[in-house]
Amino acid sequence: MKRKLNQDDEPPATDAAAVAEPEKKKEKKEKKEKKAVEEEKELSFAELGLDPRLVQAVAKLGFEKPTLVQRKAIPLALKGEDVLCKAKTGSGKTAAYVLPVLQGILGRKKTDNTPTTAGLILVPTRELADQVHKAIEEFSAFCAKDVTAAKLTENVSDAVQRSLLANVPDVVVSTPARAWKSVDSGALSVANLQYLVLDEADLVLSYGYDEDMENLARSMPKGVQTTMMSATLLSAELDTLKGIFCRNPTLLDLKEEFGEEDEKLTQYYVRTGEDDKWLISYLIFKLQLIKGPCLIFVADIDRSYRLKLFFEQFSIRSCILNSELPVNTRIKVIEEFNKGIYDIIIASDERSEVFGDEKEEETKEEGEGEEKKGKKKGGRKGKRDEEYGVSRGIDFKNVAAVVNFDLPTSASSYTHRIGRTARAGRTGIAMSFVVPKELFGKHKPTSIKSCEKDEKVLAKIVRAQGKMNRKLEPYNFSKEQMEAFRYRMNDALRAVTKVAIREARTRELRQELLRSETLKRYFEENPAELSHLRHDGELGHKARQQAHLKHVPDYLLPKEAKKEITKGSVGFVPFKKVDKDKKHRGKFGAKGKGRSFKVGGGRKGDPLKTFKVRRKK
Ligand SMILES: Nc1ncnc2c1ncn2[C@@H]1O[C@H](COP(=O)(O)OP(=O)(O)OP(=O)(O)O)[C@@H](O)[C@H]1O
Repeated sequence: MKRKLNQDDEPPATDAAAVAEPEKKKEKKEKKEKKAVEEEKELSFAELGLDPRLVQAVAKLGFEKPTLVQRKAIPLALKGEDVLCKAKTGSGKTAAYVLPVLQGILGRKKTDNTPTTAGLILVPTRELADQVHKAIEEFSAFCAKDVTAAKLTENVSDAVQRSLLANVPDVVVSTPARAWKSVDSGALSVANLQYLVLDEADLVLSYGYDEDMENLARSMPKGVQTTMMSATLLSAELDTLKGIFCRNPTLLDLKEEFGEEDEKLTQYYVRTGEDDKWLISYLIFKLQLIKGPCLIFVADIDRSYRLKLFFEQFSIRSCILNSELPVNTRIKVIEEFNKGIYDIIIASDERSEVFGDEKEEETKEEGEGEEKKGKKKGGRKGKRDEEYGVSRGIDFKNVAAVVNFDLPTSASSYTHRIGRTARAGRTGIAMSFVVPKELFGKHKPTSIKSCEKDEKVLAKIVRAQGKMNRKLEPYNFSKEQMEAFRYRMNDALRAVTKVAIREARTRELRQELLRSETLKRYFEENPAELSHLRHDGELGHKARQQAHLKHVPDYLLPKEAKKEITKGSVGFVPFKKVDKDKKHRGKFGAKGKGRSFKVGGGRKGDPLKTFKVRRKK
């Protein structure tokens, strides 16, 4: 009995040891895992197993180390696995899928030089096709004779496209519709395809390309290695895509790693009346409270012209991007913005316009599981470009801020819009105007239907961002200080009439026609038409120009802002603290240069603060 008792007494010691042992093991395992993660973070492009020529090319582009998605996706793709990857916007997905495709082609060419199209990259928009094609050229700069690429989305005739394909490019970049058209006509052969990539995979489906995709899938040989990328893949879309293309894909959901670089993106929302949006925008851009390249999103094309003309009243320069403009113009606008020629792009993100309500998408985001109905081509509005998209995939360089002048109608659209800033580890801000329910419809001239549910959409956005460890903070402008500028805003708004907007819209299109290479010959043969087009609308109704609005009189400037402007550090928005020396320099040392897109800085000189910015606790 005693012995038994002793035995009973002893167990605590044994228990403690038994508990300590797995604890230790767990600790050891965690340490090991942490070490592996740290080591993985230090991997170089060469260590991922890439061809030296590709490593040389990324080095030339200034990529020092692979990003998370590149570290994870490239080795899997090189092993020949299908990959389904969800990673945040601006995280470097393009290189993650292009480099393995190029590597595969280089590998094959060592033993087999038969001309064949081995890689097909499908993207939802022409702008994106252009960008991906450029990326391929850059990544293959040191093996250009071994890799040829063609894009099929240019505004060129079928004949030109046929001749492009007759050269049997190694890689083809295309929208699904164009790709299928070329396969169907026999111009493109996918019989020997080895690599298929779907970029912005969910959008590829929701743009109504599913039929084209199914057709393409049927024409391809079995066993094509498939990579799918997006920042917002939803489960139903994943299932559809898996069903169409993948054998047994490895799912890389890199969302848990969100937050690693997220403090670099600061998100604000401003509750504002419909007319105050215009007032605040005028203040922000005239006083250059946000400095650096900026993207402003509005709900529709008319509104983008309205805002542009409104800004012109104050001599604030901006340019327009929308689906109505010819694709070459759109590409030019993006290029010029990236070169620093424009600082403000006003984009109308017309996905909802083109396809109707985004409600289905919203429902799915809420996890209610409603199947998305296929949006067939017949359902699209004809006039505009179906292969257009601003908020998706386009790599606008160094965007300091994204302003949602009109809130998008879905949380996923918000994610993609704000993904145009704070890319590749840079800083950026997103500022969104939200019209509270009680203020909706209160200022008829500036009211717009899409903002009726702003508050509901905001709640969804907050939830969706929360899942990515991100948060939006409220930002309030001082009413009192804004009032001094109100009459100027009203003056400007009055000058921008509906007729002036229509005139601006047609003027822009007319200019494009005049510049059109395709019509050059026609105009040479019909000079009278050219003259008509040139002078048509010359006496039209341009927005009335009001000289007194071009400058902000001294007496209107708040003391601090006045100081900022005279200092030559105009309107810097130092939302974050940095040391004093860096205060007026761009992150990349752009002292004195116009494009200091650093948006971090000390609070002290914050001109927004001088407008008595109040952040709710
Ligand atoms: N390893 C790297 N080091 C430095 N910069 C990089 C690296 N990889 C990509 N970049 C740069 O980061 C930017 C964003 O890359 P990319 O366009 O591929 O992002 P993305 O994930 O496809 O974004 P989106 O979801 O918006 O399409 C580009 O300017 C690219 O040149």
